[in-house]
Amino acid sequence: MVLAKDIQTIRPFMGLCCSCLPISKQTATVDIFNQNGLHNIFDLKPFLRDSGWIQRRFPILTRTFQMNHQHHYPDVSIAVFTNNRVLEAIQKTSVITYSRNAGKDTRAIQESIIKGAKKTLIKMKASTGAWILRLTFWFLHSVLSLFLKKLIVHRGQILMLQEAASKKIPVIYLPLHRSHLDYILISFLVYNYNVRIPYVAAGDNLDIAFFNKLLRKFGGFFIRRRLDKVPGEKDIIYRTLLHTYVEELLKQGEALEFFVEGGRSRSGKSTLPKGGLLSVVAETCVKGHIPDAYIVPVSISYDKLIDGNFCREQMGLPKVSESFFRAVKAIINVFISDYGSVRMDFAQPFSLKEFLDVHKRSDGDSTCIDVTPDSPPNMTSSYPNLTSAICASPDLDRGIVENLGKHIVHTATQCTALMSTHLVCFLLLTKYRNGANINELSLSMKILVKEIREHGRDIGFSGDMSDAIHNAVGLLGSKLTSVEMDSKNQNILMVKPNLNLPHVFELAYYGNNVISVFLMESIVAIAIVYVSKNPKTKSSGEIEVTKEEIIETAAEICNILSQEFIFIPPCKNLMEELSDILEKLMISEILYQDTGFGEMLNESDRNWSRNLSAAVSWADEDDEEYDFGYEAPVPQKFKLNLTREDIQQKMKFLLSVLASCCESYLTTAKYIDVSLKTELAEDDFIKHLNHFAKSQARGSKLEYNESCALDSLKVCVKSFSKLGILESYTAGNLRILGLQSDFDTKDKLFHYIKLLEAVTVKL
Ligand SMILES: O=P(O)(O)OC[C@H](O)CO
Repeated sequence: MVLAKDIQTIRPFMGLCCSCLPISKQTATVDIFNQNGLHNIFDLKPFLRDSGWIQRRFPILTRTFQMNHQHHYPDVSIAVFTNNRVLEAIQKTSVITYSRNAGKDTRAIQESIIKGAKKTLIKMKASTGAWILRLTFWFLHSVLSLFLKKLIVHRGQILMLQEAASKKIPVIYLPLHRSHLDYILISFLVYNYNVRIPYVAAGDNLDIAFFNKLLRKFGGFFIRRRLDKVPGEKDIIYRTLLHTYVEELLKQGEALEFFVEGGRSRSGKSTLPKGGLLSVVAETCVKGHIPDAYIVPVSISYDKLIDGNFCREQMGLPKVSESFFRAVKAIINVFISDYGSVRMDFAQPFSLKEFLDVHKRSDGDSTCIDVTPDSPPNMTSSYPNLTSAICASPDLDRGIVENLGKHIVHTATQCTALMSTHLVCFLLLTKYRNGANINELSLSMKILVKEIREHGRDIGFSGDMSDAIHNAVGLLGSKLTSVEMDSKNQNILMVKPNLNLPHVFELAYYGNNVISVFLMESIVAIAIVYVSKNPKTKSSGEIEVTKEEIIETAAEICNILSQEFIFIPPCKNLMEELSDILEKLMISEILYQDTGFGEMLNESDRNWSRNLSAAVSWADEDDEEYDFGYEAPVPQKFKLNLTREDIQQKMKFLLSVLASCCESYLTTAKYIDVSLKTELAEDDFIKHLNHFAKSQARGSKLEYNESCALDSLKVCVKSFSKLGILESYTAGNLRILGLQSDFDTKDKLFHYIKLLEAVTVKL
């Protein structure tokens, strides 16, 4: 491990297993840390060293034929169709259909149901084979290398992946979903390293001419965005087919890939996981159909999104559906634009069995998954929450699957490499909203990179900072940033962000990737400012506070934002983590003890007081009789130290990390207070809220225009429901929303408003 520590100072090794999985963690050997270099997949020179002239003229073709894939990809249709669960579902559906069409021929009904089920399976399943894979690999290599500069992976991570894939158990790839390109990149990459490609669950919105064939040949199978065709009526056959198809693939030892977050992130932040297919995988393991599976969280970082931006949707306009012509148009567009590089990070594979064992022991109060056929349909999400939908094992805890999902998303988020566009947008939105000259920006970027690495996170670019900034600004384009001469110094370039709607949403999309690095510190910083603010003068740092007050407030903020972020892996204790963060912040003297002499404790004072408290500590005394006179220690009081410029800057920075996010919550809270008088459809309420927030932005009444993004506001509404401010219920196909009728709802709302305002306070 000494080696790993040395390397840590150069390039952090991201994605190692959590300490809750000690057996899986052991598989990271020194060899893996030795393989620290990055590899660009498009760089074929290493493979062509011993090749002849003709082979070097056609490098991609040569590489394609060098591959020696011996993997066989089975067709599991017959196993699915003869599975008892599927036969029972057909029988059950026939009975229901017959009871609705009394008098009709039973046999004819059953035959038509069987025919329909076969058609559904054919439409769903992937169809791949050795030769077609080779051809698809050649095609993708040729096309991807035309519009991407580099596709970078970490050799150590690939080594861990190859090791896991060599075992005879399924590998489950779980990437964060950022782009439609995610679907093929993982298969393309693992094929490149001679690893079995996964079967990939794709939404049926991508089942469009030509592209569906390409996806199927590369292991894609299509699942409905909504499991049931008729809302409120469970399509038993479809659910059973999907469940059994996945189960049979796993039984055959096939690799699987799906997106635990559901759709692509619209904000650049990770979203909370859906149980869905994860519960099927977990159940297959719990039931003993497979001995184990390797879980591999994956993160793909794009310099620039290939699918365009989500500005239209963030403005409240409906999503334009995918179609063949739109896809062709997008591809033509791709060839005339620059998309920079892509970095892929694979976290250390961990054993599903180990996770289930460890968490079964520690998670006593989990409840069983509801598999009753009458459980209400999930109306708010366009993604099926399959935990209750297709999983049928009472042996499986809902809590464990939820924890597994959160663990995966947290790990994948923490192993996301940050690209130059992410850092530039983050700095422009947090520190330089009025613009910055290249020198300032380069310096800030250098400091930011150092901090990111100190937090154990890697960056996805190299070289000089000002080159990286030029590259990022070029990729972002003139709609997002403007470059002009600095009015004070005509020799220096100034970069300014476009903060107008809707472009600011795209800037925020890239910038939001950085939030996860500073998230916990930012929460604690907000708590410090809130508790140390004098309500009369409203200025910060005047009140003496205790560590306990800060931690409790920080925990409350985490609760408010619990639908927004996964703060810690579910195996960790939030209070302990917050307290560690506070201790770290205190090392940089953000808080001080007012000695009454207007001085802060210096290092020797602190050592002295530490020694003194250790000397008088009764904790080590053997004699229990002393405990009779024991009095709980009086909590120490601290003040926020804003006299030092560097501390002020640090606090400002930490507050700015979550400022736009908190403004979304603030706007929502104020709108609920003013406008929610009667019950109304949730969709309508969100539409009105988005309209209100946009008008506030246009009237320059918002500090952060990006806070009015539709996606952010939707999460806020969800959060206020969870917090007990709003209540919602389903009526027919509609989700109805209203204010909770409790007597203290308004008081709670005002309390949240005050708390959220802490981030906008002037230091
Ligand atoms: O982000 P969405 O909602 O367009 O869905 C993306 C999924 O990849 C569709 O399968």
